[in-house]
Amino acid sequence: MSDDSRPAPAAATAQTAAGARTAAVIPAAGRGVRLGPGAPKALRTLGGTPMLIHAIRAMAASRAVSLVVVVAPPDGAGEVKSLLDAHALPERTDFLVVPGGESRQESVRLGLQALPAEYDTVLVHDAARPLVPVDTVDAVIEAVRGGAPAVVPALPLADTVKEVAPAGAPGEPEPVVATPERARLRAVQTPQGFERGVLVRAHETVTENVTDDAGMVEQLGLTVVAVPGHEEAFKVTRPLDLVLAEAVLARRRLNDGF
Ligand SMILES: Nc1ccn([C@@H]2O[C@H](COP(=O)(O)OP(=O)(O)OP(=O)(O)O)[C@@H](O)[C@H]2O)c(=O)n1
Ligand SMILES: C[C@](O)(CO)[C@H](O)COP(=O)(O)O
Repeated sequence: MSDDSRPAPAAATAQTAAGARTAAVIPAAGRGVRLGPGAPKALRTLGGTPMLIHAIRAMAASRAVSLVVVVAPPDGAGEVKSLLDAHALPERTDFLVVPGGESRQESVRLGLQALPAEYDTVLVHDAARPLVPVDTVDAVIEAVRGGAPAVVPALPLADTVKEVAPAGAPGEPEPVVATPERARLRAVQTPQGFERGVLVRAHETVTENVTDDAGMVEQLGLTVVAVPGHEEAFKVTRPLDLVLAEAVLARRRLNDGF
């Protein structure tokens, strides 16, 4: 049975509060340099299906998400639209495709600009995190609906982290300058969830490059809260991540009887 003849993912538990509408913006315009040569990362396949389609299905699996905005590679919006047409996606979800920019930050901003006015809660989710479970998506949405302006899914770290100073010369060892207390550190994932107005303000205000959207909200002086992330929400960044993602997907298919 081909992947695309399977039904859309099971319905999620988050209930849509009266009048509240949630959209997910998926930045998918990156090249995937760290993954190695090939097609743009979001278009590379996992279990025979483009990573982007997995990520879209993961967002649309939440019953609270009624719109997904895909931010395509700058010259690839047509290809992404064709991809969406060619794959089974939930009918209750609307989709928009817009061209992205030079950085993740710019791509997210372009996605936000395309959002219709009625959406008051926004998720931002990397196309490169194709396997995030729906319970994680719903936990983020519920925390935003519960009053948090910005929410990140996050996990404790397994490794001890060191802060280093630059090496004296290329190839020389880097001096370690600090060991932050590991119990207080978290590895942050996506989807990150926001009150729409807060995220828009962050993108209008912060000009330097920041690696995640919640970091921009922190710069506004607003509180960001963390909810439990999930180990299967890892980001496909390097070749080994792709091996792990294929293994997770194969195990899911075995468990689901496909
Ligand atoms: N100009 C960019 C750069 C990144 N992204 C998206 O941001 C997410 C997280 O970025 P990352 O994993 O770093 O992807 P790449 O930038 O593609 O990876 P690399 O740095 O290895 O090239 C990905 O879904 C990626 O497509 C984007 O929309 N626009
Ligand atoms: C947003 C993010 O996935 C949170 O961990 C991460 O910061 C993206 O970083 P990247 O270097 O652009 O992959």
